[in-house]
Amino acid sequence: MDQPFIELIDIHKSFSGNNVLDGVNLAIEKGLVTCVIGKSGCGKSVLLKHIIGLMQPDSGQICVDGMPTNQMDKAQRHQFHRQISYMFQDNALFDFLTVWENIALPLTEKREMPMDQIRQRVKEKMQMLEISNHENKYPAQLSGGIKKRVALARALITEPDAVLFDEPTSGLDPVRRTSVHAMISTYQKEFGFTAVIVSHGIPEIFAISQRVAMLDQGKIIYFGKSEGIFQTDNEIVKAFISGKDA
Ligand SMILES: Nc1ncnc2c1ncn2[C@@H]1O[C@H](COP(=O)(O)OP(=O)(O)OP(=O)(O)O)[C@@H](O)[C@H]1O
Repeated sequence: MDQPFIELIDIHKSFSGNNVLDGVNLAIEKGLVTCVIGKSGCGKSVLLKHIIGLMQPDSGQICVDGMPTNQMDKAQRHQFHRQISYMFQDNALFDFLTVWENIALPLTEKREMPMDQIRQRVKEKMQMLEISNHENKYPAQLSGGIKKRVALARALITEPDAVLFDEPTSGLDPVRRTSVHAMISTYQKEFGFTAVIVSHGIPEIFAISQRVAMLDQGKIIYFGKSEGIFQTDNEIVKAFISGKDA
């Protein structure tokens, strides 16, 4: 394997004696889609929050292109976090902002890009995701599926190298789930960003992922090509993916 883009090495994290991550090792390869599966409450969101820097490990290291984040200076860390976007489980759209304002927010809050360029980028992303006719609406006026597209447009607006998705299809019916997966897959191929997707959508998530990692009892107990997971001998993984122990 080439140098991973993001590597988690022996990550430990506990909350008041609850060992959520208990020696996690995981290599995220550039340009691929890696999905993270595991039982509810096993620590998948905590793992994503470590990658994006919203949480710090008790011990262990996170490396980006081989460089440990705890050895980066402020500017390097800032640069790394600018390369990554995060799409939250609940979309995290601001109710008091319009669709346009929500999508533009990561650019307008930094005040680094001229307004006409921001307008152009937002227009492109809205066209791409077919939400242009919703630009002046507020989140409360949108269906669940459109909200997901707005959240995806916002995650893509900075044209990031990596996008982390925390259950991007939660709360959607099976038809909309498939369409959000297809949308992520289409844009991932088009832009080539590295994707990490936490999902309960088994087995459909495997169709858009090249790698699968399963977290259990604080450790990655399976990591490999998604097509290989059905051949695993690991009884915990087998029971989980067959829905016997979800
Ligand atoms: N900030 C926090 N403080 C204390 N405990 C936390 C915190 N964040 C997460 N936890 C605990 O860590 C554990 C893992 O939570 P996490 O949200 O990562 O699970 P998950 O695998 O994403 O679950 P789900 O699939 O249900 O979304 C839970 O027991 C949760 O209560």
